[in-house]
Amino acid sequence: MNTVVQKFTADGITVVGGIPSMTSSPEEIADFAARADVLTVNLGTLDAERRRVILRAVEVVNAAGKPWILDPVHCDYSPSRLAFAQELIALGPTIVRGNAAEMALIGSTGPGLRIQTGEVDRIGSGGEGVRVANGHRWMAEVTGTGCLTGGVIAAFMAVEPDALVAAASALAVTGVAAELAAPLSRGPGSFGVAFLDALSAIGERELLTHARIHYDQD
Ligand SMILES: Nc1ncnc2c1ncn2[C@@H]1O[C@H](COP(=O)(O)OP(=O)(O)OP(=O)(O)O)[C@@H](O)[C@H]1O
Ligand SMILES: Cc1ncsc1CCO
Ligand SMILES: [Mg+2]
Repeated sequence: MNTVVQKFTADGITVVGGIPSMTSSPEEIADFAARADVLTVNLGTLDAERRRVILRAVEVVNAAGKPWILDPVHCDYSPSRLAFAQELIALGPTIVRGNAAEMALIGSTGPGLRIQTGEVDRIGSGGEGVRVANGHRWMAEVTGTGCLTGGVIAAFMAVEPDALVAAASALAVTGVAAELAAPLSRGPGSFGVAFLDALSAIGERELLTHARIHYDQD
């Protein structure tokens, strides 16, 4: 996990019922990865030690056959980071999630499920996929909503083996929470707080009335 939005992302995972750990120490990563139900690899504040720790964590979860998600944060700003993201994609992430600029450079995600978030979230590539049209523009004005969304997708992957179902559900839940939070907020600052409140309180009724999930087929 990057060092910028650890608290916000951890809170997002916690309020949907997960137990987050932002561990990145070489001494501990193998034990934490072995215990986890799912791994999130976020490249936001990459350094030499994090690269080594990430590769070890991926090795552990791959050997155990557990799912993992890659967030190639800001790979569009650094050829070295983009190359590392591609190296990780070759190791078979279950999901790769990024914004439009990042995913344009990532290109193919191999067998891994591709997710491009934005005003409309696009899950999958080619003719078949799912679009989630929920969300609010203030999500783009709060740093780390993408990282948090990746964390919530990971939490859902821990209990739903179908990555597409887990991702579409998580994106609908975060998007609807944002829509419920925005009218209670004065701007991006109070929105960040109201968003966590709404994410913790959201239930079946709100989802059934607000979710905008579209399934596209060739
Ligand atoms: N204009 C928008 N309208 C509605 N929802 C949006 C909008 N922009 C982003 N979102 C939502 O915000 C979340 C983050 O998506 P975004 O693509 O902005 O991630 P990101 O750029 O990786 O963010 P960060 O790097 O700050 O974590 C997603 O859940 C997405 O659906
Ligand atoms: C701003 C920033 N820098 C590294 S990670 C991060 C959080 C949003 O991706
Ligand atoms: Mg991001």
